[in-house]
Formats: sequence, structure tokens, C-alpha cells
Amino acid sequence: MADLNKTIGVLTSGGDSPGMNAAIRAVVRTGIAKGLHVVGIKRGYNGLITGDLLDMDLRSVSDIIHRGGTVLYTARSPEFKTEEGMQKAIKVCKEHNIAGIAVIGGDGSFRGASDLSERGIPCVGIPGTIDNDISSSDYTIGFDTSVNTAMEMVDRLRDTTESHDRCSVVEVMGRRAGWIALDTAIAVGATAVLVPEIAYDVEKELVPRIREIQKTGKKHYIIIVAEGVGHTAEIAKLVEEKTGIETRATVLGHVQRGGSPTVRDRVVASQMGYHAVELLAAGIGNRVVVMKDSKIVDYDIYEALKMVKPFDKNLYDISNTINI
Ligand SMILES: Nc1ncnc2c1ncn2[C@@H]1O[C@H](COP(=O)(O)OP(=O)(O)OP(=O)(O)O)[C@@H](O)[C@H]1O
Ligand SMILES: O=P(O)(O)OC[C@H]1O[C@](O)(CO)[C@@H](O)[C@@H]1O
Ligand SMILES: [Mg+2]
Repeated sequence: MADLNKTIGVLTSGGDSPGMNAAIRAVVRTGIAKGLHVVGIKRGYNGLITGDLLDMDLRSVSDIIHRGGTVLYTARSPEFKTEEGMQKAIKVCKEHNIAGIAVIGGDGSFRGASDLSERGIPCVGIPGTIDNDISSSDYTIGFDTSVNTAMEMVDRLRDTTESHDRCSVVEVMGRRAGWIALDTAIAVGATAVLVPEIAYDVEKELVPRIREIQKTGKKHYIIIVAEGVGHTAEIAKLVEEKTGIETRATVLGHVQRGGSPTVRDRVVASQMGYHAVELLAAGIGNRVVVMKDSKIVDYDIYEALKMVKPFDKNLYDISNTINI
């Protein structure tokens, strides 16, 4: 039964990702379809602490499905991690009769969602991060757009790298995870990919690999380095010193977090937003919506946060076998 007196909130938190807007749109429209009142909470948990809320209607999410970023803005809120900040947030929820919140963000945001659920405000997490590093989910909203952007940028770099017989060492995002690096490496045919999950010695492994490949007549090289590995400039310097190949370092940076979301990100965001509201409308909280074996399902947040997503060693091996 529709409950016109029931209010749910939606917020985006942590780093933004393309497709967050599509998820907000799905939450708002599903909520309204179920007869709920929906409020947007601005700048993540900061908006919950300060009461920066806005009423959402069908038209307030028009014209956003194709836009990157988040119309609700996002933030990292150190205050929310304190008991005092948490209590302020709970007070705002009570004042506005908020019976549940869809939290679109990464693992940190889910910890906040779990803390709030524990204190009586049911929250449902939706994985939104370009890093694809939510252990419980095979996929996170924004990843596909991000790797497509990285691929396009490296394709451009390849033109100039090839023309000059050079090596390009390219750093892609992924503070603690190598998923963006791995998919990008496969897609651009990178000679090597360095990720935080797998130890790889530049001097003892990368340099000999390039030397071996040099013997086959190859003259230009792309090396992808995940941000979590770091030292991109030093890696480039070492490669140049040890191989004699002129080498440049490029850090792609935040361009990977912007831009119009791909079909995949828009579709998954819409599915996940819908699923989250089905739970909230039923008064169910402390859940995360995830993709498992191509299906949208939900897990208990505590259980989800404990899960481990093994790195795709098989894809890593494929990259090393065919990208020579
Ligand atoms: N342990 C925690 N307890 C309560 N709240 C937390 C906790 N960790 C993070 N948060 C809240 O969630 C916000 C976002 O967390 P974080 O900066 O880790 O980003 P994220 O959601 O993991 O996204 P991403 O890593 O993709 O940028 C924090 O600023 C804080 O307000
Ligand atoms: O917005 P900031 O603080 O620069 O965050 C950068 C980090 O955010 C992420 O893009 C995840 O959202 C990481 O890959 C990156 O390290
Ligand atoms: Mg995170």
C-alpha cells in the first residue's frame, strides 16, 4: 500500500561517478510511483548534518540521466564519523520524518549507512564509484564510463607514442584497486599493467620484459599503472634509463571521473535505484544493492563489508600473454 506520509531520502557520498544521476533519478521516480515523499540530501552526509534537503518531484530529476557528476553534489564528511555528527544527522532525520535513505557511494559511505541503520534510520547502499572496488558487488556504477574514458585517452597517447618510438607510462585511477588499470590495459593492448593487488618488480620484471619484446621489433610501448601503485614518474625514469627507450609519464587523473555515463552505467544505475526503493518502501534497511552474476540482489551491509572480491588474475594473465 502506498504511504503518502512516508518520506525517504537520497544522497550521494564519497567520490562522484558517472551514473550517480541516473541512480538518483531512479530512486526519486520509483519512490513517487510507490506513493512516497522523496527528499534529496545535498553533499552527502554533510547535508544530513546541516539539514540541507530539498523536496524532489518527477521533474526535479528531468534531463539528468545523461549527465556525469551528481546533481545532489557529494562530499567526504569527517564530522559524520563522530558520534556528535551522527546524532545531528539522526535529529535531522527525525525532524523531517525520514523513514529511510538510499546512499549512493563507496565502501566508506556504506559504513556510514550501516551506522545510521544501527541507530534506527534504515539505509540501503547503492554502489557508486569508478573504482569497482566494492567487494560485495561484481560491478559499481561509473566503472564502465571511466574505463571507456581511460581507453580513449590512451588511444590518443598511443598515436604520439608510436610516432616517436617512445614508451608511455600511464597512471589511471584506483586508489586501492587495479580494476580500472586491468580493463584499460586489455582494451589498449598495454605491454604491462601494474596493480596494487599483484606485486611486480619494475627492474627485475618490467625492464627484462620490454627488452625481450624489443627483440621482436616492437618500438613503442604503453605501460598502465594503477594510482594505488604510485611512483609513476619514477617508473618512467627507470624504464628510460634501463631500456634506452625515450619514456614519458602521463597521469590521467580526474577526467576519468567525469563525462556522460555509458549505456551500462545508466541501465545498472536505474536497476539498482529501483531495487533500493523497493526495500526502503517495505521498511527494510541495512542492506546494499549489488550485482551478482549479472543479477541485481541485496545483502546485509555488515556481511557485504566483510566480503572479499578476488582480483581477476585470469584476466591479468591474459593481458600478459597477448599484449606483447
Ligand atoms: N567508518 C565510517 N563510519 C561512518 N561513516 C563513515 C565511515 N567511513 C566513511 N564514512 C562516511 O562516508 C563518507 C565517504 O567515505 P569515503 O570517503 O571512504 O568514500 P567512499 O564512499 O568509499 O567512496 P570512494 O572511495 O569511491 O570515493 C565519509 O566522508 C564519511 O562521512
Ligand atoms: O576526489 P579525490 O579526493 O581526489 O579522490 C580521488 C580518488 O577517488 C577515486 O576516484 C574513487 O572515487 C579514486 O580512484 C581516487 O583515488
Ligand atoms: Mg572507498
